[in-house]
Amino acid sequence: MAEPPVLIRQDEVEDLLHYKDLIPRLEVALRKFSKLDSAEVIQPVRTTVPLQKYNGFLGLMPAYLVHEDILCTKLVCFYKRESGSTLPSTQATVLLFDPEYGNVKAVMDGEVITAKRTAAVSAISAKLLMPTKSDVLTILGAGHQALSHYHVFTETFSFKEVRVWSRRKETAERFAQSTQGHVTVWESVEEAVNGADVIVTVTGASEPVLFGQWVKPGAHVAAVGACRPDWRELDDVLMRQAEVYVDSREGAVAESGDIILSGAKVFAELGEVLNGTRPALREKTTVFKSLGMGIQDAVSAKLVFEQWKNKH
Ligand SMILES: NC(=O)C1=CN([C@@H]2O[C@H](COP(=O)(O)OP(=O)(O)OC[C@H]3O[C@@H](n4cnc5c(N)ncnc54)[C@H](O)[C@@H]3O)[C@@H](O)[C@H]2O)C=CC1
Ligand SMILES: O=C([O-])C1=[NH+]CCC1
Repeated sequence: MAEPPVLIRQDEVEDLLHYKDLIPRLEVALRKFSKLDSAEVIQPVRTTVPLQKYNGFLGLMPAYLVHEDILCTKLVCFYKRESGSTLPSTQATVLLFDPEYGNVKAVMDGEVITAKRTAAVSAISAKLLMPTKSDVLTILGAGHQALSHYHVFTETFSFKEVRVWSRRKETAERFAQSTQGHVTVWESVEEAVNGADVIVTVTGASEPVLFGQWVKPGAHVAAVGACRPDWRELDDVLMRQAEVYVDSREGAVAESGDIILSGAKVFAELGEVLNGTRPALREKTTVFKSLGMGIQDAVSAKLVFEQWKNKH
């Protein structure tokens, strides 16, 4: 009989999962996913179950990486919350399986995995697509993803200025106080993004908050929120003037309101850029539309489990 699964708590995942280990593994997984022969990576577009009564969704995100023999699924609930709500907007659990026997080896917190792997993939997009000289980073939104993006972007790059905007100024102020480095708080999106080289959108918005007319030509936008076909963070002008990169084309055309409703064309997957089969148009205005992928959770879970076993 198989051993019962181990339970890995949120604080343990926080201690075990580091960007320096995670980023190279995510790059390998994205490369494999975007190879034309994708038998190595099996990842259906996530299944979403609407929770209409609660303005949310349950997402099921299975993935199997054949060569690494990683079988995993994340179960994630995400919600559209009213301003001032104290309820969480994302809750997640990750299950790591033994692919041969079929049992669950580990049940682990999925919130830290979601926060860190999403931010790490945005950092990969910025490494490939942001202007060579990037001094100003603006973060729109001040929640969990804002913080993980702040950490990985400031660890990985050397911005001279970091700005934050949130729909409630107090939240942006709290965010700025919680960070180690200096972050300036802005009251309007237009001012916050004026002259920014890199803009990260990590809001719960379902209508555009970032408009193309405000974005400096050549800037890079990592767009992380708006993960439903009828939700938006970016307006049509920005979507049509930018070269649009995605994590998964299949996911993007099924789930991204910014892409579907603007009619913007997807230029490339990040994995295609990493593989050298599509160019990184760094000199142009670029949008990386992130939706999140099961393979990103799978490589993160494997990493957490390996580190956990080393300690036990
Ligand atoms: N692409 C991906 O892989 C992932 C995307 N997400 C998405 O990222 C976004 C942020 O997630 P978290 O930081 O975990 O959420 P959070 O609830 O911790 O923070 C959300 C932030 O957005 C702001 N906000 C909420 N509604 C807004 C609106 N209508 N207009 C402007 N600002 C608004 C909030 O004030 C807060 O600052 C969500 O849309 C979530 O669904 C989350 C996980 C993974
Ligand atoms: O990939 C992910 O975990 C999510 N994408 C949108 C909400 C949660």
